[in-house]
Amino acid sequence: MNGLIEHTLRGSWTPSGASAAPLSPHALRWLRQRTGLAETATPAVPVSLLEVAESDLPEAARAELAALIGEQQVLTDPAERLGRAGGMSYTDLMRRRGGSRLAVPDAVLLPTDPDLVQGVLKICVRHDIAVVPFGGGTSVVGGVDALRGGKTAVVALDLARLDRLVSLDPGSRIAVVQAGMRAAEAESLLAAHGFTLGHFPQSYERATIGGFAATRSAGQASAGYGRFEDMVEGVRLATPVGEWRLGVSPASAAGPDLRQLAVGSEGALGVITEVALRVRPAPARSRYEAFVVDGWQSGVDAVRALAQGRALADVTRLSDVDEADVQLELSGALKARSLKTYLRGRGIRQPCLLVLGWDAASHGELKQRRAATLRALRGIRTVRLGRPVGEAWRSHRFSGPRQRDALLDRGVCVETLETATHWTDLSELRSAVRTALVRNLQVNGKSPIVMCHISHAYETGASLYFTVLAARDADDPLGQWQRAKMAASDAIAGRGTITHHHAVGADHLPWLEAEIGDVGGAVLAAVKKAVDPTGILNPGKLIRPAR
Ligand SMILES: Cc1cc2nc3c(=O)[nH]c(=O)nc-3n(C[C@H](O)[C@H](O)[C@H](O)COP(=O)(O)OP(=O)(O)OC[C@H]3O[C@@H](n4cnc5c(N)ncnc54)[C@H](O)[C@@H]3O)c2cc1C
Repeated sequence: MNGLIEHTLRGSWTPSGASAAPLSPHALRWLRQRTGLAETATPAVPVSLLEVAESDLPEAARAELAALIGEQQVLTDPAERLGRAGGMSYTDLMRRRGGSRLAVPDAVLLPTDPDLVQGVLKICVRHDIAVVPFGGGTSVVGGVDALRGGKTAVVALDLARLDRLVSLDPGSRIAVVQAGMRAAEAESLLAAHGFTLGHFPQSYERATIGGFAATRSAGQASAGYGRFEDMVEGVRLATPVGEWRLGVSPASAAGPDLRQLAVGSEGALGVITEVALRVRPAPARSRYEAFVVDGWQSGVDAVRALAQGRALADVTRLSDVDEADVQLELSGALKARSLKTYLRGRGIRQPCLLVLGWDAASHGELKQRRAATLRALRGIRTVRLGRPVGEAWRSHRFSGPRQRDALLDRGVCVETLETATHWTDLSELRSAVRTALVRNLQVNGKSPIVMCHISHAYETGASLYFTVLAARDADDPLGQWQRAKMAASDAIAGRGTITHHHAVGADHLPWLEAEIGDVGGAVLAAVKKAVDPTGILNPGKLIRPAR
């Protein structure tokens, strides 16, 4: 059982907020000097001080919903509704810090089984109520914004109570899991049976299996275990026109793979209630190591060599010089200084960090795989930092969101965006996005820090993941980021994907057709019409309203 997440505390990643990963005095000084950050504290606003309009849920609908799923599973009090108002992007968090009004759902529904989800949709169709499927609420693209889309009211359909392991077939290596189960919970249940899913996004502690499927998520070990869509054997979906079950065999030639319509459907085509997952034996051994390469292009060449030589480690992550620098400076002045001196001594001018992590069934397999990776890197000059740095990366790999809380409290504009493109265009696209971000995030003539890493690599190309740290524009914090995001998205459109793994949501919708074409947009709209004729499901996300 998940135990419900305390959504009422969603101004920060954990209830302890900024104190979960406080910034050291050195890190703060360094940030001020680099970005022009002012010496202000901007702590989170208690939810009790945020304004919430009365619920518009019609009483007749509320009574029917309560009769179906239980009085306790229909929540209309402001704290619960606020807790499901939006996701976890910088914009969402700033709104929760009083930056502007939040779109708050009129009620939160917590059905406890898939048939009840189907029943909820029926009632919502009848009363013309918009339904926003809500998993862990970690969307960073406006995927769970409570948009009403012209309907009478809008409810957050929180899947937290669909949290069971339905079945496990060790012979076929398939686990059927209810959609609301959180990743960490799924991993520990699977581990008890000797299996792993191998899906470790940075949002691992909060995000859910249904959310991963709905967004085509990619975890940090995607090079070894694949993206989430590779892990989906089947899905069970509640739609306004009836239940839809997909995936009866490992592969099929029965027309297009309709499972892939459910995967990535972002709550706009149905509510995923169960996912049949392809699981793997839990690794008996694993090893993480770090290397330094000199300069971004050299790092790109290294990762490409690994991808094209089929020698990728399960975790393969290249940080550019800015990201490597920030990681060092935030971890302490002494460490930063001595490592930089050491690397200079080894002739490294532009240190970029390459973290490699392998999982294996035995010591022998681990040795073999590591040797294959290192062989493929032979033509590239690397300096080995060894296991302590690699293992330190692994042990802090979920701490980014905690650090973000501390940065937000100190007045930093901190946000991420991502894309992917082919190897030949990768460095040019990185420069274009960097330029757009730097230009649009300057405050008082001081440039932001724009960092980039590759964490998902393929034979034909790789992802680019940007993180920015800028002094917050106190007069227009939301506008500051929105302008930068728009400029970066314009730079990406037509040259790479608008999103490699964060999904489309509301935020990327204006750029979707540049990627999938008008015909693609029309196909999505037609599928929506077929499964959701009155358009109650997650309005304003993924699919444009009919024009
Ligand atoms: C700090 C941080 C780090 C992140 N790191 C990563 C990362 O490494 N990799 C990555 O891929 N993403 C990452 N994300 C983005 C986010 O975690 C993913 O998109 C994740 O898949 C969302 O899961 P969730 O359960 O929180 O879904 P939610 O945020 O609740 O929902 C996301 C979308 O899916 C829909 N949805 C949710 N559940 C269902 C369901 N059962 N049926 C139908 N639709 C549903 C929602 O309506 C919404 O459109 C990160 C986000 C944050 C805040």
